[in-house]
Amino acid sequence: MTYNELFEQVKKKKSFLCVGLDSDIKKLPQHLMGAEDPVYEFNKAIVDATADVAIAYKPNIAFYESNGVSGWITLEKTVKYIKSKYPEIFLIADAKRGDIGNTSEMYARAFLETMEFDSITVAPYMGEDSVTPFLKYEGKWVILLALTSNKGAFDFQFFEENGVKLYERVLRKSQEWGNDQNMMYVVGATKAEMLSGIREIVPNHFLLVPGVGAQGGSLEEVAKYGMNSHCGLIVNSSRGIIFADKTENFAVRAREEAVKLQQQMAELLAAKGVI
Ligand SMILES: O=C(O)c1cc(=O)[nH]c(=O)n1[C@@H]1O[C@H](COP(=O)(O)O)[C@@H](O)[C@H]1O
Repeated sequence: MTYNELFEQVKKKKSFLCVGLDSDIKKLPQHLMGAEDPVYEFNKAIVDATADVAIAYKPNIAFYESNGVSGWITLEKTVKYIKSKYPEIFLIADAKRGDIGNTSEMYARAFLETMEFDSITVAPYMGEDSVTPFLKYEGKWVILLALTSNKGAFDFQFFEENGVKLYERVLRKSQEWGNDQNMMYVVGATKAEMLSGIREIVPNHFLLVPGVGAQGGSLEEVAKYGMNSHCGLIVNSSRGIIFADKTENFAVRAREEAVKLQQQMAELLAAKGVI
Protein backbone atom coordinates (compact mmCIF):
# COMPACT_ATOMS: atom_id res chain seq x y z
CA MET A 1 0.00 0.00 0.00
CA THR A 2 1.31 3.46 -0.90
CA TYR A 3 1.47 6.61 1.21
CA ASN A 4 -1.20 8.17 -0.99
CA GLU A 5 -3.53 5.18 -0.75
CA LEU A 6 -3.28 5.41 3.02
CA PHE A 7 -3.98 9.13 2.95
CA GLU A 8 -6.97 8.57 0.63
CA GLN A 9 -8.41 6.18 3.20
CA VAL A 10 -7.92 8.77 5.95
CA LYS A 11 -9.83 11.34 3.90
CA LYS A 12 -12.58 8.95 2.84
CA LYS A 13 -13.26 7.59 6.33
CA LYS A 14 -12.34 10.80 8.17
CA SER A 15 -10.39 8.56 10.45
CA PHE A 16 -6.87 7.58 11.41
CA LEU A 17 -7.95 4.77 13.68
CA CYS A 18 -6.18 1.44 13.98
CA VAL A 19 -8.02 -1.27 15.88
CA GLY A 20 -5.62 -3.52 17.75
CA LEU A 21 -6.61 -7.17 17.50
CA ASP A 22 -4.98 -8.16 20.79
CA SER A 23 -7.53 -10.94 21.01
CA ASP A 24 -6.62 -12.64 24.27
CA ILE A 25 -8.48 -15.96 24.24
CA LYS A 26 -8.94 -15.73 28.03
CA LYS A 27 -10.90 -12.48 27.67
CA LEU A 28 -13.30 -13.51 24.92
CA PRO A 29 -17.07 -13.43 25.48
CA GLN A 30 -18.12 -16.75 26.96
CA HIS A 31 -20.66 -17.58 24.24
CA LEU A 32 -17.88 -17.76 21.62
CA MET A 33 -15.93 -20.41 23.45
CA GLY A 34 -17.94 -23.25 21.90
CA ALA A 35 -16.93 -22.21 18.36
CA GLU A 36 -14.32 -24.19 16.43
CA ASP A 37 -12.02 -21.14 16.36
CA PRO A 38 -13.28 -18.64 18.97
CA VAL A 39 -10.59 -16.01 18.32
CA TYR A 40 -11.33 -16.03 14.58
CA GLU A 41 -15.07 -15.62 15.20
CA PHE A 42 -14.29 -12.77 17.60
CA ASN A 43 -11.94 -11.04 15.13
CA LYS A 44 -14.41 -11.33 12.25
CA ALA A 45 -17.18 -9.78 14.34
CA ILE A 46 -14.91 -6.94 15.53
CA VAL A 47 -13.67 -6.24 12.00
CA ASP A 48 -17.16 -6.30 10.46
CA ALA A 49 -18.37 -3.92 13.18
CA THR A 50 -15.54 -1.40 12.74
CA ALA A 51 -14.14 -1.58 9.18
CA ASP A 52 -15.97 1.53 7.96
CA VAL A 53 -14.41 3.70 10.69
CA ALA A 54 -10.92 2.15 10.88
CA ILE A 55 -8.09 2.50 8.37
CA ALA A 56 -5.91 -0.22 9.89
CA TYR A 57 -5.91 -3.36 12.01
CA LYS A 58 -2.99 -4.45 14.11
CA PRO A 59 -2.98 -8.01 15.36
CA ASN A 60 -0.33 -8.25 18.04
CA ILE A 61 1.38 -11.54 17.26
CA ALA A 62 1.88 -12.48 20.92
CA PHE A 63 -1.85 -13.01 21.33
CA TYR A 64 -1.75 -15.62 18.54
CA GLU A 65 1.56 -17.41 19.03
CA SER A 66 0.67 -17.88 22.71
CA ASN A 67 -1.99 -20.35 21.46
CA GLY A 68 0.58 -22.43 19.57
CA VAL A 69 -0.05 -23.79 16.08
CA SER A 70 -3.78 -23.06 16.24
CA GLY A 71 -2.98 -19.42 17.04
CA TRP A 72 -0.91 -19.09 13.87
CA ILE A 73 -3.78 -20.58 11.87
CA THR A 74 -6.19 -18.08 13.45
CA LEU A 75 -3.83 -15.25 12.55
CA GLU A 76 -3.52 -16.40 8.94
CA LYS A 77 -7.30 -16.77 8.61
CA THR A 78 -7.82 -13.31 10.11
CA VAL A 79 -5.38 -11.72 7.66
CA LYS A 80 -7.04 -13.50 4.70
CA TYR A 81 -10.50 -12.43 5.90
CA ILE A 82 -9.53 -8.77 6.15
CA LYS A 83 -7.59 -8.78 2.86
CA SER A 84 -10.43 -10.35 0.91
CA LYS A 85 -13.36 -8.46 2.45
CA TYR A 86 -11.73 -5.08 3.13
CA PRO A 87 -8.80 -4.76 0.69
CA GLU A 88 -8.33 -1.04 1.37
CA ILE A 89 -7.38 -1.71 5.00
CA PHE A 90 -3.74 -1.31 6.12
CA LEU A 91 -2.62 -4.42 7.98
CA ILE A 92 0.09 -4.22 10.62
CA ALA A 93 1.88 -7.27 12.02
CA ASP A 94 2.82 -6.11 15.48
CA ALA A 95 5.70 -8.54 15.84
CA LYS A 96 8.55 -6.26 16.97
CA ARG A 97 11.15 -8.35 15.14
CA GLY A 98 14.76 -7.68 14.11
CA ASP A 99 17.83 -9.96 14.11
CA ILE A 100 21.02 -10.52 12.12
CA GLY A 101 20.44 -10.02 8.39
CA ASN A 102 19.64 -13.53 7.19
CA THR A 103 17.28 -14.10 10.11
CA SER A 104 15.50 -10.80 9.52
CA GLU A 105 15.05 -11.91 5.92
CA MET A 106 13.06 -14.88 7.19
CA TYR A 107 10.97 -12.73 9.52
CA ALA A 108 10.26 -10.42 6.60
CA ARG A 109 9.26 -13.32 4.39
CA ALA A 110 7.01 -14.74 7.13
CA PHE A 111 4.99 -11.58 7.65
CA LEU A 112 5.24 -9.63 4.38
CA GLU A 113 5.10 -12.51 1.87
CA THR A 114 3.73 -15.70 3.41
CA MET A 115 1.18 -13.80 5.53
CA GLU A 116 0.55 -10.77 3.29
CA PHE A 117 0.71 -8.10 5.97
CA ASP A 118 1.30 -4.56 4.65
CA SER A 119 3.73 -3.73 7.42
CA ILE A 120 5.59 -5.02 10.44
CA THR A 121 6.83 -3.41 13.65
CA VAL A 122 10.61 -3.75 13.94
CA ALA A 123 12.99 -3.09 16.83
CA PRO A 124 15.94 -0.86 15.80
CA TYR A 125 18.41 -2.06 18.42
CA MET A 126 20.45 -4.40 16.19
CA GLY A 127 20.95 -1.71 13.54
CA GLU A 128 20.96 -1.39 9.78
CA ASP A 129 21.41 -5.00 8.64
CA SER A 130 18.62 -6.11 10.98
CA VAL A 131 16.15 -3.59 9.51
CA THR A 132 16.91 -3.36 5.78
CA PRO A 133 15.72 -6.92 4.88
CA PHE A 134 12.20 -5.75 5.77
CA LEU A 135 12.53 -2.84 3.33
CA LYS A 136 13.04 -5.02 0.27
CA TYR A 137 9.34 -5.61 -0.31
CA GLU A 138 7.73 -3.17 -2.74
CA GLY A 139 4.63 -1.54 -1.30
CA LYS A 140 5.32 -2.80 2.25
CA TRP A 141 6.32 -0.85 5.33
CA VAL A 142 8.67 -1.06 8.27
CA ILE A 143 7.29 0.49 11.45
CA LEU A 144 10.36 1.14 13.56
CA LEU A 145 10.12 1.50 17.34
CA ALA A 146 11.29 5.02 18.25
CA LEU A 147 9.69 6.20 21.49
CA THR A 148 7.49 3.58 23.08
CA SER A 149 4.47 4.11 25.31
CA ASN A 150 5.60 2.08 28.31
CA LYS A 151 7.39 3.04 31.53
CA GLY A 152 10.51 1.14 30.47
CA ALA A 153 10.96 3.60 27.59
CA PHE A 154 12.87 5.74 30.10
CA ASP A 155 15.49 3.00 30.69
CA PHE A 156 17.23 3.41 27.32
CA GLN A 157 15.33 5.58 24.85
CA PHE A 158 16.13 8.88 26.62
CA PHE A 159 19.83 8.14 26.95
CA GLU A 160 21.53 11.30 25.69
CA GLU A 161 24.87 11.83 23.95
CA ASN A 162 26.02 15.19 22.58
CA GLY A 163 22.51 16.53 23.15
CA VAL A 164 20.85 13.79 21.07
CA LYS A 165 18.54 11.29 22.74
CA LEU A 166 18.67 7.67 21.66
CA TYR A 167 15.16 7.70 20.15
CA GLU A 168 16.13 10.84 18.19
CA ARG A 169 19.20 9.00 16.88
CA VAL A 170 16.93 6.14 15.79
CA LEU A 171 14.78 8.64 13.85
CA ARG A 172 17.80 10.30 12.19
CA LYS A 173 19.97 7.27 11.43
CA SER A 174 17.14 5.13 10.04
CA GLN A 175 16.42 7.75 7.37
CA GLU A 176 19.60 6.48 5.68
CA TRP A 177 17.83 3.11 5.25
CA GLY A 178 14.28 4.02 4.31
CA ASN A 179 12.07 7.01 3.65
CA ASP A 180 8.57 8.31 4.26
CA GLN A 181 7.21 5.99 1.54
CA ASN A 182 8.31 2.75 3.21
CA MET A 183 9.01 3.53 6.84
CA MET A 184 6.94 4.71 9.78
CA TYR A 185 7.80 5.13 13.44
CA VAL A 186 6.15 4.07 16.68
CA VAL A 187 5.63 6.91 19.12
CA GLY A 188 3.53 6.21 22.21
CA ALA A 189 0.49 8.41 22.88
CA THR A 190 1.58 8.57 26.51
CA LYS A 191 4.51 10.77 25.40
CA ALA A 192 2.50 13.04 23.08
CA GLU A 193 4.33 16.22 24.11
CA MET A 194 7.50 14.77 22.55
CA LEU A 195 5.78 14.70 19.16
CA SER A 196 6.62 18.29 18.21
CA GLY A 197 10.35 17.57 18.55
CA ILE A 198 9.85 14.32 16.65
CA ARG A 199 8.05 16.18 13.85
CA GLU A 200 11.13 18.40 13.44
CA ILE A 201 13.13 15.27 12.58
CA VAL A 202 10.44 13.38 10.60
CA PRO A 203 7.96 15.98 9.30
CA ASN A 204 6.34 13.77 6.65
CA HIS A 205 6.44 10.22 7.97
CA PHE A 206 3.38 8.41 9.21
CA LEU A 207 3.62 7.63 12.90
CA LEU A 208 1.95 4.65 14.55
CA VAL A 209 0.72 5.91 17.90
CA PRO A 210 -0.45 3.29 20.42
CA GLY A 211 -1.44 4.12 23.97
CA VAL A 212 -4.81 5.86 23.79
CA GLY A 213 -7.59 4.08 25.65
CA ALA A 214 -6.34 1.52 28.16
CA GLN A 215 -2.92 3.23 28.62
CA GLY A 216 -4.46 6.69 29.10
CA GLY A 217 -2.86 8.67 26.23
CA SER A 218 -4.76 11.69 24.89
CA LEU A 219 -5.94 11.76 21.28
CA GLU A 220 -6.20 15.56 21.32
CA GLU A 221 -2.60 15.93 22.46
CA VAL A 222 -1.39 13.45 19.85
CA ALA A 223 -3.14 15.42 17.09
CA LYS A 224 -2.02 18.76 18.49
CA TYR A 225 1.67 17.89 18.43
CA GLY A 226 1.86 15.14 15.81
CA MET A 227 -0.59 15.75 12.96
CA ASN A 228 0.83 17.00 9.66
CA SER A 229 -0.87 18.14 6.44
CA HIS A 230 -1.37 14.50 5.35
CA CYS A 231 -2.54 13.53 8.84
CA GLY A 232 0.62 11.45 9.31
CA LEU A 233 -0.89 9.53 12.21
CA ILE A 234 -2.27 6.05 12.73
CA VAL A 235 -3.62 5.92 16.27
CA ASN A 236 -4.15 2.49 17.77
CA SER A 237 -6.52 1.36 20.48
CA SER A 238 -6.79 -2.33 21.34
CA ARG A 239 -8.41 -3.23 24.69
CA GLY A 240 -10.42 0.00 24.84
CA ILE A 241 -12.31 -1.12 21.72
CA ILE A 242 -12.27 -4.89 21.48
CA PHE A 243 -12.97 -5.58 25.15
CA ALA A 244 -15.43 -2.74 25.78
CA ASP A 245 -17.99 -5.44 26.53
CA LYS A 246 -17.71 -9.17 27.10
CA THR A 247 -21.32 -10.19 26.52
CA GLU A 248 -23.11 -11.16 23.31
CA ASN A 249 -23.26 -7.42 22.65
CA PHE A 250 -19.45 -7.13 22.34
CA ALA A 251 -19.32 -6.15 18.66
CA VAL A 252 -21.94 -3.43 19.05
CA ARG A 253 -20.05 -1.95 22.00
CA ALA A 254 -16.73 -2.22 20.15
CA ARG A 255 -18.28 -0.29 17.28
CA GLU A 256 -19.53 2.40 19.68
CA GLU A 257 -16.03 2.89 21.08
CA ALA A 258 -14.49 2.94 17.59
CA VAL A 259 -17.06 5.45 16.34
CA LYS A 260 -16.41 7.67 19.38
CA LEU A 261 -12.73 7.83 18.48
CA GLN A 262 -13.46 8.27 14.76
CA GLN A 263 -15.77 11.21 15.45
CA GLN A 264 -13.08 12.91 17.52
CA MET A 265 -10.61 12.17 14.73
CA ALA A 266 -12.91 13.72 12.10
CA GLU A 267 -13.08 16.90 14.19
CA LEU A 268 -9.31 16.98 14.67
CA LEU A 269 -8.68 16.42 10.95
CA ALA A 270 -11.09 19.23 10.07
CA ALA A 271 -9.61 21.58 12.68
CA LYS A 272 -6.13 21.05 11.21
CA GLY A 273 -7.46 21.56 7.65
CA VAL A 274 -6.49 18.05 6.55
CA ILE A 275 -10.01 17.26 5.30
O1 LIG B 1 4.24 -1.37 18.63
C1 LIG B 1 3.19 -1.20 19.23
O2 LIG B 1 2.10 -1.30 18.66
C2 LIG B 1 3.25 -0.73 20.62
C3 LIG B 1 4.30 0.10 20.93
C4 LIG B 1 4.28 0.82 22.15
O3 LIG B 1 5.14 1.64 22.42
N1 LIG B 1 3.26 0.60 23.01
C5 LIG B 1 2.23 -0.27 22.73
O4 LIG B 1 1.32 -0.37 23.55
N2 LIG B 1 2.25 -0.99 21.57
C6 LIG B 1 1.22 -2.00 21.28
O5 LIG B 1 -0.05 -1.36 21.12
C7 LIG B 1 -1.08 -2.12 21.72
C8 LIG B 1 -1.72 -1.30 22.83
O6 LIG B 1 -2.85 -1.94 23.33
P1 LIG B 1 -3.92 -1.21 24.29
O7 LIG B 1 -3.13 -0.60 25.41
O8 LIG B 1 -4.80 -2.33 24.73
O9 LIG B 1 -4.63 -0.18 23.46
C9 LIG B 1 -0.43 -3.41 22.18
O10 LIG B 1 -0.53 -4.38 21.15
C10 LIG B 1 1.02 -3.04 22.39
O11 LIG B 1 1.90 -4.12 22.19
